[in-house]
Amino acid sequence: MVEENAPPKPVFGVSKPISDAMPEEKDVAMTEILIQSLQKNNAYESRKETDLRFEVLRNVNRLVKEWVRRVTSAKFPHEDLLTPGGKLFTFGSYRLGVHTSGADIDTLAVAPRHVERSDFFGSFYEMLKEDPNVSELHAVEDSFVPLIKLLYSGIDLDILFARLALKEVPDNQKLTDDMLLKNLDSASIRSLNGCRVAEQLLQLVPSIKEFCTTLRAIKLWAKNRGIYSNALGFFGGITWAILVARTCQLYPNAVSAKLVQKFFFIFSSWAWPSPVLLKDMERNRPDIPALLDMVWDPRIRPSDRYHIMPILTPAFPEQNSTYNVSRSTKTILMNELKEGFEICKDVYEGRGSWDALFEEVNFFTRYKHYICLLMAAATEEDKLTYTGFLEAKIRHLIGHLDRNTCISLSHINPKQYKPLTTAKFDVQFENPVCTLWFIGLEFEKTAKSLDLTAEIETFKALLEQHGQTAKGIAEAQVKVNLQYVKRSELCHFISSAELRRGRAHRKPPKVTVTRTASVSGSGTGTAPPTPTTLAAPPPPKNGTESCSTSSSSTTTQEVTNENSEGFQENPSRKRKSLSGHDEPDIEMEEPAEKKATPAAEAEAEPDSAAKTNFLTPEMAPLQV
Ligand SMILES: Nc1ncnc2c1ncn2[C@@H]1O[C@H](COP(=O)(O)OP(=O)(O)OP(=O)(O)O)[C@@H](O)[C@H]1O
Ligand SMILES: [Mg+2]
Ligand SMILES: [Mg+2]
Repeated sequence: MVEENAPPKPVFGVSKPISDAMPEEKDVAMTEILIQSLQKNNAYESRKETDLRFEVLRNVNRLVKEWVRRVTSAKFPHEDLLTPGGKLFTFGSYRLGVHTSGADIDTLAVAPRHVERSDFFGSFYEMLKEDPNVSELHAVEDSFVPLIKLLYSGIDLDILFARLALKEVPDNQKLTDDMLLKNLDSASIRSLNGCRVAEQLLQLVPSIKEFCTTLRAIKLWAKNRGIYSNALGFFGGITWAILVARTCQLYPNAVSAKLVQKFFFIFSSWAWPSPVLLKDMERNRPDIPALLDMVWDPRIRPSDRYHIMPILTPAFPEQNSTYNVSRSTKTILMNELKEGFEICKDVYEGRGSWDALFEEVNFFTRYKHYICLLMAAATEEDKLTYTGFLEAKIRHLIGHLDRNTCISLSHINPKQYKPLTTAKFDVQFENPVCTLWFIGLEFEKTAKSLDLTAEIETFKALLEQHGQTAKGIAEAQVKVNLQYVKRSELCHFISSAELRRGRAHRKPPKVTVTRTASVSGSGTGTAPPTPTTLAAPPPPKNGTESCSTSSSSTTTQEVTNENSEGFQENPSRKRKSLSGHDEPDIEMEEPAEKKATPAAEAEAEPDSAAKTNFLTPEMAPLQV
């Protein structure tokens, strides 16, 4: 009798798992405690909010169908197109089941071929405008992925649009087939991408339940560390999701507590710029050659070689989700990942709790020097129109600051603040609607004084230039104002409650990222900085120092480096890192699997060139 063979276990990802060990009792118990900590930290929404979201989606789906029906009968009054359909899909954190209270719902309105994008921004927009449940409605027509943003019954909603090359879009329409992309306009392809990526992600993880809990934990941690924003050069929701999915693939049987720990282990030692992939990239697509141009490929597209932490979306055409990452944001991300790993080690060894991982870190304890960016809009509507535009440009300012050789780090805080007063800014409107951002600055030890006028003026010129061509931006009455502020003067700008939130930052061992060879001079127009020998004072316990009563910031952006940055550095003992480069000595876990199994080799260089056979020496991106 032939013995029936058990079906082979599916392999998730581009390499074998590092460990397929089943969870131990301790891991299960730690996961329970992790979930309790997530609940305590409001990582889950209430039942009431879940029901409201459901209702909102039902209503908007109905609106989409009604709109498609109206457009159809207007365009074909005599034809018997009875079922043009139309459907609302969800994607992003809502689709993955990891959204928190207050998060947006990302949706995609899919219509048949006779419904144009101009109808979406025309008649559909008008329908929304007339709906009494809709507020804060605004179209973002000119962005890379055009969309309509609104609140529906108070729920934040993004609606994208895709026009399929089909006569009808029935209720059971799927978006997974690559051939659907053929003959579509590029905005529709980009808009479909979010849904296709979400579907793929859920297919590519061994356990959706463990993936979701782990991702919730990582997102909460990232938000409270101020490193959650794609637009500002950190990672957005999709990037964190891909990284967590990769961890799940490498430990397919692990439960969430273990996965959180492994997440930090893997990505704090990743051999960047090797790309993170969830599946093999499709190399030969003769059927849709035009789309191959959209696939991330540093061999073909020189600009892809500048991506310093490539993390690729898993649906064709695969794209890098982190093209905004800069030298500064990479340093900040890596420092946080390393600190996260240390905290997880403490939690697992009984020296700390999960709450320590999720604790908010007070941004204003990180630096002594700041640039304060004020956006003053004449009306709420101008503010809504301009905020996204401005936020997408801030990374250019960070880029200019990064290129200044006197600045070792420029750190944009993703959080937006309401200013206490606008007296210190040249605002020009009566009752302006104001938003503040802060950029923390760390200077090179050798820097003595520097003038940031050039960087600030270049940034303002860029806003001016790009604002002229972006729809709705030129008409918006908005004033942008930047100035240098010392930590001791922050109290003049934001409330003391904001200044005291969270715990004080603990300075990590220094990680340096080498500058690219192509970076040009700083353009600051000052003499080369001379060394300073001032000793660093200890960090404040919590919040910031007491507020200085001296006259506040200058308008010339003249900065003096009293002592580079307020904190004592740890002695940086060097050792060889897993990626073969010299890196500061942080204690790395020696995984049990590493000693015993051949799969452990994979851990030494996760997703490395050898394994994925993707980055050969000839095509390796420029080392940065
Ligand atoms: N840089 C990007 N590259 C590729 N896709 C992106 C990028 N930014 C956003 N997206 C797509 O848009 C979706 C929604 O983005 P969004 O910023 O709302 O994040 P999210 O994953 O929904 O998390 P959040 O809970 O913060 O809303 C992402 O899940 C992704 O599919
Ligand atoms: Mg979202
Ligand atoms: Mg969104």
